[in-house]
Amino acid sequence: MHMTYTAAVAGATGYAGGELLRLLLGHPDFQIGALTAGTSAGTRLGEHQPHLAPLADRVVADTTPETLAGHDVVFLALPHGQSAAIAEALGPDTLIVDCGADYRLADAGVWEKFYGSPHAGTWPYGLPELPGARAALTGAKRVAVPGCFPTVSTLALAPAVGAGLVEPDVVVVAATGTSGAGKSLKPNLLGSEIMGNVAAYNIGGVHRHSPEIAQNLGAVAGQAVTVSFTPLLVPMPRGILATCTAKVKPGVGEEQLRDAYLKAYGDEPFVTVLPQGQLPTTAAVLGANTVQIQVAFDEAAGRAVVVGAIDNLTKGTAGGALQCANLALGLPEPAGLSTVGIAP
Ligand SMILES: NC(=O)C1=CN([C@@H]2O[C@H](COP(=O)(O)OP(=O)(O)OC[C@H]3O[C@@H](n4cnc5c(N)ncnc54)[C@H](OP(=O)(O)O)[C@@H]3O)[C@@H](O)[C@H]2O)C=CC1
Ligand SMILES: CC(=O)N[C@@H](CCC(=O)OP(=O)(O)O)C(=O)O
Repeated sequence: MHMTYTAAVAGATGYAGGELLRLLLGHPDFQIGALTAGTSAGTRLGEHQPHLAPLADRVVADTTPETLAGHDVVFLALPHGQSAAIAEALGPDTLIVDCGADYRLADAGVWEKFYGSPHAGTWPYGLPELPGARAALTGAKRVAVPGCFPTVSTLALAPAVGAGLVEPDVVVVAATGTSGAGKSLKPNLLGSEIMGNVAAYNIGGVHRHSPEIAQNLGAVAGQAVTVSFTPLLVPMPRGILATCTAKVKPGVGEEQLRDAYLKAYGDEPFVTVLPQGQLPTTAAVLGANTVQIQVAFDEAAGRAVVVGAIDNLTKGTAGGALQCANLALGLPEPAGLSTVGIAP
């Protein structure tokens, strides 16, 4: 008999919630239950997510344990800091997949330094492509979905770092579309500020995703990895293009690097190491749960150069969340997830 799971989405009016719902509408094993938000409660979802026609007339509820109770899966797409109270109230038997940051970091001191609030705890980290992650996610009842920059940066660097081909000291410069910042209006995201402009932000190692990337790569390397991360804001709604580099160890060249990537990702449904000469683009992964990767060796600089592209809302948030929910529930990992982008 075909089993259908009920899924609630908290933060249904936001960007991450909207992408979750788009994907859930195409998933064969989920029925969409409660849709909740904050100040939008009481309004129709169609006012906030005009692209989700089948749900247009659904009324958004308040985000409370009562409205979220009784579902098999609760996806949280809320601002940071709200997950703990909900998780406690829902109890241990509900699968909770948190798109926010609350449970991503293992080190409470690092959390407090970067987020300025008490550490809620640590849940299984939702990046199935990392060594050992699938086992931890299979049957899990709690999942911390990675940040969007950490998803692409970690996957771009993990094979080189994990195989010990590069020094444990990496540089990531990543351009992101504006939807990464969420729907709320911010001065640097006003149309006239963002159009026709590219700007760096959070420079100097202060971005909250720096320690998350370092945590992931440190686990892969089995030693501390230093990460210098600089984000750039570019005038497009979605997508991240990350350029990641690290000095190679003596004797390492293009062939070894490429082999490590093909070995790590050859069987991965959602990570594509592109043929030589082809470069990742954000357009090619738009709406897809795909990470595109290209790796090269800069001989003069002695550095591995890895370029990765994702859609921040798909593999970078909602697609990654659904991939983990599939694993947690014992469904086929790729169910409801596409590798087909939208181009041009
Ligand atoms: N955008 C991205 O690329 C990524 C986002 N994430 C994470 O996903 C989460 C959601 O982000 P995003 O969708 O971008 O944010 P948005 O600002 O677009 O949406 C936030 C959602 O949360 C709701 N909300 C806000 N405050 C409250 C509250 N006090 N109580 C209940 N609901 C509330 C909003 O409802 P209302 O309409 O009522 O305001 C809205 O539905 C964040 O934790 C973010 O860090 C993770 C990775 C990438
Ligand atoms: C453009 C933009 O502002 N992007 C966000 C991406 C963060 C994100 O969405 O991830 P979290 O879940 O960790 O908040 C930023 O740089 O903070």
